[in-house]
Amino acid sequence: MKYLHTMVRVRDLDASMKFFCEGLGLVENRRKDYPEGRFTLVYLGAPENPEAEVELTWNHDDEAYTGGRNFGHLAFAVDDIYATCQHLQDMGVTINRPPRDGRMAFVRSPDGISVELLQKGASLAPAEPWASMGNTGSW
Ligand SMILES: C[C@@H](O)C(=O)SC[C@H](NC(=O)CC[C@H](N)C(=O)O)C(=O)NCC(=O)O
Ligand code: NI
Repeated sequence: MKYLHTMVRVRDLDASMKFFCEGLGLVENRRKDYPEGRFTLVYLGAPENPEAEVELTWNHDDEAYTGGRNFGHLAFAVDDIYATCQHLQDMGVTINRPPRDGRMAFVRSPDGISVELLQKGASLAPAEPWASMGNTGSW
């Protein structure tokens, strides 16, 4: 058994590429257009393990995606969680769960896909009950 990818549907491919690549540092491995199916698939990977991919599915005919409560988040380990969150915030991304503990933060993609950021080397134990939500601008 080999893990391949997690697929998320995105409504604005450019905005999602900016978030996942410029914001989080993922790299495009490949993409394929399916004009007959009116969709595009873009496979992104992290530099350290590019084979574990995020598959962005962009349906050319826009639709609102609802439900999916069973989906939790995508998780990435970062070198410096404060610097990563500051970079994302400078790009206009809301830091939904700031890295007050220096260990864990949560942000959301343009489509509301939850993304967990974990400081490399930090404990992966579940976080204590979340501190109040909201982006105070400082942590
Ligand atoms: C190539 C492989 O990695 C795929 O995931 S293709 C799976 C296929 N995707 C699509 O048809 C994309 C367009 C479609 N309108 C959609 O939004 O899924 C597929 O079977 N998708 C169905 C699914 O539930 O994933
Ligand atoms: Ni797939």
